[in-house]
Amino acid sequence: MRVRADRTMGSYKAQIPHLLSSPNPNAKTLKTPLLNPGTPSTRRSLLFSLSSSCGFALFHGKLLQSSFMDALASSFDPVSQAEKDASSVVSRRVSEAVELLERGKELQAQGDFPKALQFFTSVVENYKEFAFSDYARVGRALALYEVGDREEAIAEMEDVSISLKGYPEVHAALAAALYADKHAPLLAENQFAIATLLDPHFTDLSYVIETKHWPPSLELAAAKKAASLSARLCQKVQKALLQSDVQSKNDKSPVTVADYGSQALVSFVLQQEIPADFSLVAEEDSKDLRKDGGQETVERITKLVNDSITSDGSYNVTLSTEDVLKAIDSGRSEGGSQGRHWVLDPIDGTKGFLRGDQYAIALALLDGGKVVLGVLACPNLPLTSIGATGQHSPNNEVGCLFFAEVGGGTYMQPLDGSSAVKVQVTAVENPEEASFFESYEAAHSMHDLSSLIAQKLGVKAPPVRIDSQAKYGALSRGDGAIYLRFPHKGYREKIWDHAAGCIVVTEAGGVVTDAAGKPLDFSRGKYLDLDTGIIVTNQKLMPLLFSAVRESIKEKAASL
Ligand SMILES: Nc1ncnc2c1ncn2[C@@H]1O[C@H](COP(=O)(O)OS(=O)(=O)O)[C@@H](OP(=O)(O)O)[C@H]1O
Ligand SMILES: [Mg+2]
Repeated sequence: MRVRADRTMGSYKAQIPHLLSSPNPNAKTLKTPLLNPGTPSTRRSLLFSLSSSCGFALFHGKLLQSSFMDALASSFDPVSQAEKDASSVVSRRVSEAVELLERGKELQAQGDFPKALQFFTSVVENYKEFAFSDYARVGRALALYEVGDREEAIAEMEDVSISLKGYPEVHAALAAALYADKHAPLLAENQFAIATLLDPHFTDLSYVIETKHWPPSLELAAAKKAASLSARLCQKVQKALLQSDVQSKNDKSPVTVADYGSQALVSFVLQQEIPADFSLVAEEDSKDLRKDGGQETVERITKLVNDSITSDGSYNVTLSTEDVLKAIDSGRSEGGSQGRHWVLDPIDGTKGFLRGDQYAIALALLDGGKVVLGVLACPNLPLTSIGATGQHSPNNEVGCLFFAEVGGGTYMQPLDGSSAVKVQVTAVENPEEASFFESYEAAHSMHDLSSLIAQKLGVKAPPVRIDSQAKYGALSRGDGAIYLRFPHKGYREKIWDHAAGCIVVTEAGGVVTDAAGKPLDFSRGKYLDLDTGIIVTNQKLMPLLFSAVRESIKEKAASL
């Protein structure tokens, strides 16, 4: 198990890969007959394997036209009509099953494991006669693992590893599951040895991560679950927002029971799903809640969190008020350049939340100071483009979940759990056609400086002002081309206000830098420590934007 010793077996909890990416060319040839043993292998399977679109055939060394072949076939056809009909039924069923299998693979690659599970299960249950239904069992086993049905997943993997000999991914997945869930390192070692024997690529860690997307999927599934549940909690609170929900922090910014509830819930879900080496850097702590008079609020938060846990149904626990306070306080980590740390803004854009506008639950994972995964739940963001004005038609459905893993692209999924789609930043190259986002609150970003930059670039559209990292999400799917953020002097940017948004945009093909052109550095603890601002756009526009920013900053400084 040398390969994973430094990452998966140490600080990493071993995880299960998206195993159903293309079969490995170096792996041994797999069981090839299309029909499962036991299925009558008659001329029907032979007929099935012949391509009906084949236009030419070799006859006595010469190519014969298909029309001649057809005539020849119709006069000497030894195959009865009944056999032909049976063959076309098989052919149709194979296409159906392959389509379902492909869809399952796609959904699995997108991290939509519950849906992937449905597709794989349908192939396993309804197409047993085909040998390739065994491959659907592999997908099913992995999806089961990802949705948390781990006992059954491992039983299925063990079964498939015997019936589907020569498939290295199954052995590798089983190794990870045996290690992480059964705490059986020796058995895990054996399974991993089989995987590497079948496919030596498995000894190469970068191949395992980049080609087999192993191991990050488990973290992504956990992060999506945590953010989606918190989004639901926040939506509930926003609907019934009462003045008494609003408290005051030392900095006078409003904090709601939803902020605390969201932080407690994310912290709880992550610790349940990925307990090993848990570290969380998050915005809130329980200091104010523990003060005199805080008890009633803590009880309301605890009820909210317990209601969310119950409605999800995966965890059979009820948290006490002390559990909730502890969950909130587990976000006190300082982050840094070593190890892995979750980074959370439980409600980014609190002011937007209180106004009934945009806000986001922003969750990211740092590994060695770099963002490797990000999830942005934006409960009020329309599913379709918010366009140049920030407006959308009132009938538009809202609630978006953006997610990205390093090297894996960015996806957007409705918060109701329907299928995800891959998103890309806009390809606009002409700044005149670009629109730009900035903070809603003038106190958070210098609107006059953005306006000067836009003028220099020739941007025609007015600024789109929305709260929170919903700006990064909207930009990642091409709603606008530029995001400008210039806090007033003295403000220190926090990592939780940018980590998730940053990877969501960069994985969608965008660029995020400070106004000096340097990438954001998430390795220094809670603060980003930049004094210049943050600029975001696509690769093509960045050079133009960068010079407009430099010139505008100089001009503004000179005019003071
Ligand atoms: N003075 C100042 N300058 C710059 N930024 C500040 C400032 N004060 C707060 N914040 C942070 O801004 C977060 C809100 O994000 P946005 O600025 O994008 O949203 S908004 O349009 O201002 O609502 C907001 O996030 P939340 O506190 O989570 O709401 C803050 O982290
Ligand atoms: Mg914030």
